[in-house]
Amino acid sequence: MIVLKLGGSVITEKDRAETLDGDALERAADAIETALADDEDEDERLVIVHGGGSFGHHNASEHGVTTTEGTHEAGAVMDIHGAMGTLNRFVLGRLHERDLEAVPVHPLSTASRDDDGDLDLPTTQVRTLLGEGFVPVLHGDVIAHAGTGATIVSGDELVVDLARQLGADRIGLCSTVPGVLDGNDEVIDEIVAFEDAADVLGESDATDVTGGMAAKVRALLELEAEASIFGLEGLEPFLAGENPGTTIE
Ligand SMILES: Nc1ncnc2c1ncn2[C@@H]1O[C@H](COP(=O)(O)OP(=O)(O)OP(=O)(O)O)[C@@H](O)[C@H]1O
Ligand SMILES: C=C(C)CCOP(=O)(O)O
Repeated sequence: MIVLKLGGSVITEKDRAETLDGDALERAADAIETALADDEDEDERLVIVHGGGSFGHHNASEHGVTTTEGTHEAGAVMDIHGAMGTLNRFVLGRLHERDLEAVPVHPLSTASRDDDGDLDLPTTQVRTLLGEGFVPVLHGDVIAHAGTGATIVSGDELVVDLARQLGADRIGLCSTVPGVLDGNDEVIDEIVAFEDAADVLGESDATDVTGGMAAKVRALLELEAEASIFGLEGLEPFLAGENPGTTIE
């Protein structure tokens, strides 16, 4: 089973509000189509999660909503969730054009945080969809948060939680960079401890309320299974079983 995140930074123009990177999304959809077409036994199970990029982070930032700072305004929730829903329809549309049986799972309707901020993400529907041959497509979203109103859940958090609950064999984060970069902009092949890369790990260059690369690495290190962070050129190799970019273990 594979859990794959399509980073918002790769499928959107992250610096321009609500702007899709249509070419990048087409390339990602092509790679996914190829991988599933090569799966002759049709037994590969794939869950896709996408991030926000310029759909969601800008809205969240305007309303002052982060993973810990919440809102009690329905208008803010609708605005952030609406932007993510728009991007989700673009992603689904590109997958449907390739005859992939992709269906949305919206975290706002299923997930929540307790008053410690811990995520509760029900997965029965994801498991059932997978068992029936669908490709569930989740996305970073705004969700109920006990005592805080509603806060952001990042696609990265969803990936980590899904991977743990579903026992994923492979976890891939496709982003706008070819991997985690060192001080000379070279890809770091392997990270086994946060300290290995702490000096070079930063936030996102663009508007991002969920923590950029540092948060990604920290979250992936908590997983038992190994995970890969790679760019668009790494997506097809990753889906074919290779380890492009940076491996986090
Ligand atoms: N050492 C590093 N190596 C690579 N990227 C880094 C590093 N430090 C900070 N970054 C930033 O992290 C960004 C990737 O994180 P970001 O959260 O924007 O990606 P994403 O998950 O693809 O997008 P989104 O969060 O919108 O879904 C890069 O574009 C870069 O700006
Ligand atoms: C609603 C938002 C901002 C989604 C955030 O998801 P991410 O891009 O994976 O961090």
